[in-house]
Amino acid sequence: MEAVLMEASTRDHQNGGDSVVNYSADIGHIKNGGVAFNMEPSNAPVEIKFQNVSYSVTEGSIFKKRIKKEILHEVNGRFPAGQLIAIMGPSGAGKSTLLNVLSGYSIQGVEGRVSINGTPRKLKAFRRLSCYITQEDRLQPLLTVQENMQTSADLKLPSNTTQKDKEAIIKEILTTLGLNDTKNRSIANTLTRGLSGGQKKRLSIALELVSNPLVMFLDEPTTGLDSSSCKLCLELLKVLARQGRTIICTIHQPSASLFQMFDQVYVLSAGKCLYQGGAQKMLQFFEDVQFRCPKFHNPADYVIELACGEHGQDKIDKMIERSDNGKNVKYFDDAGKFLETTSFASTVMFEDDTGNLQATSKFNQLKVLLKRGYIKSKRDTTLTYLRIGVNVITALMLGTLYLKAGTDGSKVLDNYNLLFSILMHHTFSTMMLTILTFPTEMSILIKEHFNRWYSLKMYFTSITIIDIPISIFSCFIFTAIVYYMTAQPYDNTRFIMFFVTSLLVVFVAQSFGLTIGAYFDVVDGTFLGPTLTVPMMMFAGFGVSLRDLPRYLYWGSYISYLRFALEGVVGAVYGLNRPKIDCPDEYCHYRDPKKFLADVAVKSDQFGNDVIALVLFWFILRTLSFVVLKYKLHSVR
Ligand SMILES: Nc1ncnc2c1ncn2[C@@H]1O[C@H](COP(=O)(O)OP(=O)(O)OP(=O)(O)O)[C@@H](O)[C@H]1O
Repeated sequence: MEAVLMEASTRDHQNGGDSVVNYSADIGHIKNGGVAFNMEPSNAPVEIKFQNVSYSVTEGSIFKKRIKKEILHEVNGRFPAGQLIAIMGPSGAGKSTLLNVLSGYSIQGVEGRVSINGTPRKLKAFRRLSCYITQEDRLQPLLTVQENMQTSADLKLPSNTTQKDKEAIIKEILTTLGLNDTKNRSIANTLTRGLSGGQKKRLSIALELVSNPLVMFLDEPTTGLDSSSCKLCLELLKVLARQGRTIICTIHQPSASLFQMFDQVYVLSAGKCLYQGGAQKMLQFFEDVQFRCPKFHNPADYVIELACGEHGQDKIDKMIERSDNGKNVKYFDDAGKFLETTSFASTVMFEDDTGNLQATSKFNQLKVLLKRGYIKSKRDTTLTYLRIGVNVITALMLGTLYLKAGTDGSKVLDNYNLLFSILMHHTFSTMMLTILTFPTEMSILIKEHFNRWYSLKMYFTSITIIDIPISIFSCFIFTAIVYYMTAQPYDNTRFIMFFVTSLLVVFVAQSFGLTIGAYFDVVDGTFLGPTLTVPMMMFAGFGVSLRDLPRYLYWGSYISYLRFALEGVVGAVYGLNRPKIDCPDEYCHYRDPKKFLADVAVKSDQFGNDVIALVLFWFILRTLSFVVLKYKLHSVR
């Protein structure tokens, strides 16, 4: 890495230390031993220009009047290629908002014009050339650095790239980013050391570098890093910029040494541009507006003080006026030059707005996601091992509590309670696990999906398929233990009916949890999941039998999947013309299963319908969770 950094600084020096870069030398190529990780060589650097860009959101709710709030107010700017650009400003100034608008992450509520090398930005084409690195590192924690990189290469490089080339590209990037020594380390390993904050940040960049983007957007890349990691991170970004990329990052308040590393800064205050131009030219700007930046004072600190209004609103207004809300290009290091250099490039690659966003076929996306899902399942202590453990322990506890209750005519009601407890176990354990774990996965999904790793359909198909074997295994173990410990009728048909019903409950509950987890955060989901399950328990016929349910509430039994599940398991145990049960006492009220079935209003010949109803619930909830997920991905933008 040092060699690369030195190479960059030498080049910088050759350029007189200013920001004019010889693009053609490097664009699209980081070479090592003849291996280039650019699959589609390009000599078209990207200049982003934006004019009169406003961004507004609508605030309020159904109970409150909805009002439009404007966050960016007709800002203008120009981000030339080959430069490391900082969007600065106090908290709440609109830095992330501007980054989101320019990257195409925010699409609703945006007004104004964004152009790429002089032509209006075509979003699909632009997204193919750019990437977005979020502030928090959304990495797959159970995978090693190498596995994360392999997944990225398998998804982001064209399918005809050989494994040998992929390995060379990965090695090249990891070496450049100083991550080669950590390649076999898990991101968050509790036993050995995971990755440090700086390493995670570099890995986030490495994952996106695989497709060699021409534009990189980074939201607060230095947040949470110590000063030397911050410096290393910015040095790396500068190298990438020098190779011809346009690197735009938001930064809160850089130290003087970090501030000097930026080629260009864009200062925002309350959604308006105070200054745009070279980092080195900011002092000249202060002189021009007759502000006195105290001697030995970091200009970055001073400009933030001004932007916060510490020196008065009149100074803010004066700066906005001077910068013409971003239109003034006087303070660019290469004010005249860059306008010519960026009118050069072929615009073809920026115009192709057709076709898929992803680099590989749907089949390949599914294959890679299944492989990644398999590795994760093998290592996941919560979703795999805890889940199996809980099923075994709960089954043993229920088995002990209701030992041999199935063949005891005096314990038919106890046995009925057991059947209901089994359904509750399947419902809550599966649903809650999904509600609690999916929001973490959701944040990774948002990032990877926006960066075009895969389509939502393929992601959804993969998580559906991956969960099936583990659901079958844990449900089978649970059913086998409980069924035989509690001495339910030893009959293959009944056992299969019992198992199939239980498994369908697992699938339905999981889809229900996914629908909630896809929309709500952990807190709301944890509250809503059980709360919405209670009415379904009520309408299942437990506690109040279906026969005694008031007529005006009977509709509820049709929307409760637990009603069909209870009918299924009760039918499996007491249906199929089961003969009278042995009675250890003088009198057993429910010795005759038919009498019991009549009293709980369960029809024993409905198994086929119960299965169809449960499959329908599964299908509907699964479809609903997909729709919610799609909506959520759209609504966050
Ligand atoms: N979806 C939204 N709904 C309502 N207000 C929003 C929304 N998004 C942003 N804002 C508001 O817009 C302003 C700018 O937000 P933004 O996140 O861009 O600021 P920032 O400069 O990046 O701040 P920070 O440095 O603290 O991250 C803030 O006041 C924020 O509350």
